[in-house]
Amino acid sequence: MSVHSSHNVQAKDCCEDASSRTITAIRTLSLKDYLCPESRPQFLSEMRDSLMEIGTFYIKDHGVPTEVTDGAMKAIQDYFALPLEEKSKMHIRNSQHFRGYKLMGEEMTNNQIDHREQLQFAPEQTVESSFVPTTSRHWEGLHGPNQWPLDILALVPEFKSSVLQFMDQLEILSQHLMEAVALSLNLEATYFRELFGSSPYYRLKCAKYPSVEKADTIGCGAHKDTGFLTVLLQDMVGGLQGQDPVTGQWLDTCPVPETFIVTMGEAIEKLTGGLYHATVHRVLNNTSGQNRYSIPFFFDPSLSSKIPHRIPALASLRRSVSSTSSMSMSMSMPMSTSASSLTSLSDEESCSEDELDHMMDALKIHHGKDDALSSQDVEGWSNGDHIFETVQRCHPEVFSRWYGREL
Ligand SMILES: O=C(O)CCC(=O)C(=O)O
Ligand SMILES: [Fe+2]
Repeated sequence: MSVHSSHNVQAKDCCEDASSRTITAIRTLSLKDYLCPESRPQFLSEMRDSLMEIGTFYIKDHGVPTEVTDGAMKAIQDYFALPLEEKSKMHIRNSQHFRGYKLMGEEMTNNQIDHREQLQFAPEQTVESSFVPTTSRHWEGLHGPNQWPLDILALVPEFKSSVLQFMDQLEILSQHLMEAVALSLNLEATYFRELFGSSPYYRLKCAKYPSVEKADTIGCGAHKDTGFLTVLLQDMVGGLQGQDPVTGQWLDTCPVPETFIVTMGEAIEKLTGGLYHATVHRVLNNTSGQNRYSIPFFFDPSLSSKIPHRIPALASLRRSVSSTSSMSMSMSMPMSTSASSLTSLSDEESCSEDELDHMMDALKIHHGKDDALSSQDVEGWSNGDHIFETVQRCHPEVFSRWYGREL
């Protein structure tokens, strides 16, 4: 038994005024609106509102071809329908790179056993790296091939190509979304691309939630995802819920055809000083009489990246806007040199003064007046270590087999 890598949550943590708002539904945004210069400001404004309110939205017109999403769903349904003996040929414990299958009951979230089977993939690297467990950094062991047992490929011929195509497409979509997240924060479009490096690290988790007779289990316990961005495909069964961080109310993230659900993880929450929420979410037990399938894609920087504790430009923005407004000057953009990168955004991309004020007010709620960056903030943390820590917590059996001292 192991613990789901995402962080468990005991209770909502909030310090905003709950009386002044209600979120009734999770918004739907269109990637087409982002890609069109005329509608981009409206898209960015709605994205910002969604991420400041709850941290989740649906994305439609996302550009991932229907045959690719259908193909991935069908491939994983066919895989999960195989006899246990076949599925176990790609058990996660076979893989030094933490890829493969986990049986029902092998994972828990928030102190409860999750009622699901799952199958994990990550970027395909056909050649084994020269990783040596005793001398290399642990995270270097995350690079490598996925498992593709020939017996399974014989039974599900489209399995490998469907999964690889889906991951390629979701990487493209995620790059667009991270670019939009940067612009919504009044940062350069390339901010995250530079931070992420040339080979972002992602994980694809395919999950099957079998239907249960009695509603006395949970599909997946309440948690926040630990990384940057999650893009999730779900079938039409339902059961996923996100929590309003202010009121604690659970909102159904109902299935909407031809959309993905986009959720921020804890890394974005930390980087933005709490301005954008990492959504607490859970999956209710499935009593629909049919299996539920979902495929979350966790998109993170390359393992060798160093991530600042907070986005330095956001702190500068806050300082410079505070000082301009306190001096009652009417300038459309801050003038400090540390925020100079902000001034090169085009009109469609930069925030209005109202929007900046709104962001600053929210930042003050989370962090008070102390916005000075420590040297640790700037130096940053190792993304590889962070990801390794979460996958190790999630799959201790893989760690002790491949990374223990006694090899
Ligand atoms: O299956 C779902 O809909 C959500 C799964 C999830 O949140 C996770 O695995 O982190
Ligand atoms: Fe999650």
